[in-house]
Amino acid sequence: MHKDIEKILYSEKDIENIVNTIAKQIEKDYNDKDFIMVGLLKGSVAFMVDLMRKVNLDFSIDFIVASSYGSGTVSSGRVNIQKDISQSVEGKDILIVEDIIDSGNTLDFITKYLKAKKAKSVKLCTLFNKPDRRVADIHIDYAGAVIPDEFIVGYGLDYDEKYRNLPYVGVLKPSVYS
Ligand SMILES: O=P(O)(O)OC[C@H]1O[C@H](OP(=O)(O)OP(=O)(O)O)[C@H](O)[C@@H]1O
Ligand code: HPA
Repeated sequence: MHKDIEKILYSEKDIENIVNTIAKQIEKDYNDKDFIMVGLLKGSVAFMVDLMRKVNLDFSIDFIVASSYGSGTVSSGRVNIQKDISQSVEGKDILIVEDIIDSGNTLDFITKYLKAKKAKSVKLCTLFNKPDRRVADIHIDYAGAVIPDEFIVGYGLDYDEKYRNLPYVGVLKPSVYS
């Protein structure tokens, strides 16, 4: 275990099981659809790579790079798109893939943004859901695990751009923040 991690919440195996369950649901719902799976980077990098390989359908992938956290653990409420999707979404079914929904500000902004670009449908898939901190009123279509009000890192999730490469998800020791 990494020296800065206090406890592991989800092991590699736990995450694999969640990804498999979500992939099956997506296969069922998108069976007859020509859709784009859009990963919100950077946090969704690990989840997107694992999920897309488990969904046995024909679809294209794309990415949006967005951020709202800077170096802290509280949403700034301002979402910056640093890299936009590389294709037109007009008339397309979009499945957004996210690592975590916390305040909901990021997904609220991105969903409205894609709908304004005339996407046919926009659904949300997240590995982790932290409902205790929700500010924006958003509907989640596929959610992996509900987590308590703790700041988590690993499997793509960062604190100050670190720990994204950990294969598990855990919480940091309090000393890391001071
Ligand atoms: O529901 P919210 O409060 O908006 O939080 C969720 C967002 O915060 C994180 O991204 P961040 O802005 O840290 O950028 P990152 O993806 O590069 O880590 C995470 O990856 C989500 O995109
Ligand atoms: O708990 C979290 N961890 C990492 N990034 C995040 N962005 C929103 N919530 C979190």
